Amino acid sequence: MSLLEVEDLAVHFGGVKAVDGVSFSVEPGEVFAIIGPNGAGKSTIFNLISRIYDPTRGAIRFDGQDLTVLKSHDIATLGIARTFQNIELFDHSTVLDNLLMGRHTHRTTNFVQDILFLPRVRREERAHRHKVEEVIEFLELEAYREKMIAGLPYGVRKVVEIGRALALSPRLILLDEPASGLSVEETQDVAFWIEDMRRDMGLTVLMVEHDMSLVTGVCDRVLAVANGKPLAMGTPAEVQAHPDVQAAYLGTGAAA
Ligand SMILES: Nc1ncnc2c1ncn2[C@@H]1O[C@H](COP(=O)(O)OP(=O)(O)OP(=O)(O)O)[C@@H](O)[C@H]1O
Repeated sequence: MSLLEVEDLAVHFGGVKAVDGVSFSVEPGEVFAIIGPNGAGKSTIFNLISRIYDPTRGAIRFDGQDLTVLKSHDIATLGIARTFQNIELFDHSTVLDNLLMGRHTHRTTNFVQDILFLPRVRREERAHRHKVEEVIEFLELEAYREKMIAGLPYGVRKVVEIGRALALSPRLILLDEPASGLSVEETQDVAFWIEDMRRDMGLTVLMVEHDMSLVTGVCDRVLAVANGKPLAMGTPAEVQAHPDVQAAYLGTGAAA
């Protein structure tokens, strides 16, 4: 069974058909990308999956479960984590604290237990810190552990955002333009981490990305969209060579 199934998904904002009849499925362990020109509806698809928007029509299933009846915080509990195009971190907290906040859906203790710092709270706290330390090591963030987000270079903040999503121990990670604003070397690191997420963590990855070197390098399959509608789906090479995709990008050069 596919891990994520999206069927005839649509959302209309007044007269704007931001997403209009999009279907795709993502298999367990797959790295899948959605590409398309600016305004194509890519981030809106992410916002529909993470339940920020209600679809006008269509189905979204994760591991067979209907997501459209759930609230946005239930999505994280089910094992779906995401990053945002405009990094959303707590600027005046440290890297460590931001990653620990990523663990919030796994907290089982209540406020009173926390105040009393009962043995169960201490045990749980140790487990959360252990997971976060794993993420810090995985993303090579050791040097930044105690640094405030606000003072960090853009590239490092982007990595911390991936870390916060990984700290949730998800099964599916949604990466919204992980390479945007990064140097060639930083993009190369992101490619290695995506490979490792799949291989070492058994993660399934769905990403929106403009950088075709990253898409071609790490993705098994790609869906191209334009004006909210699906254009082509297949391997990165098949999709890039598709005449409708080339026409949609004409003038932008982005998929060439
Ligand atoms: N909340 C909203 N209300 C009204 N229109 C919206 C809303 N969200 C998105 N749209 C519109 O839907 C269309 C798709 O936007 P979306 O941000 O999904 O595109 P995108 O493919 O992610 O673009 P980019 O690559 O520039 O990030 C755009 O025309 C946008 O203006």
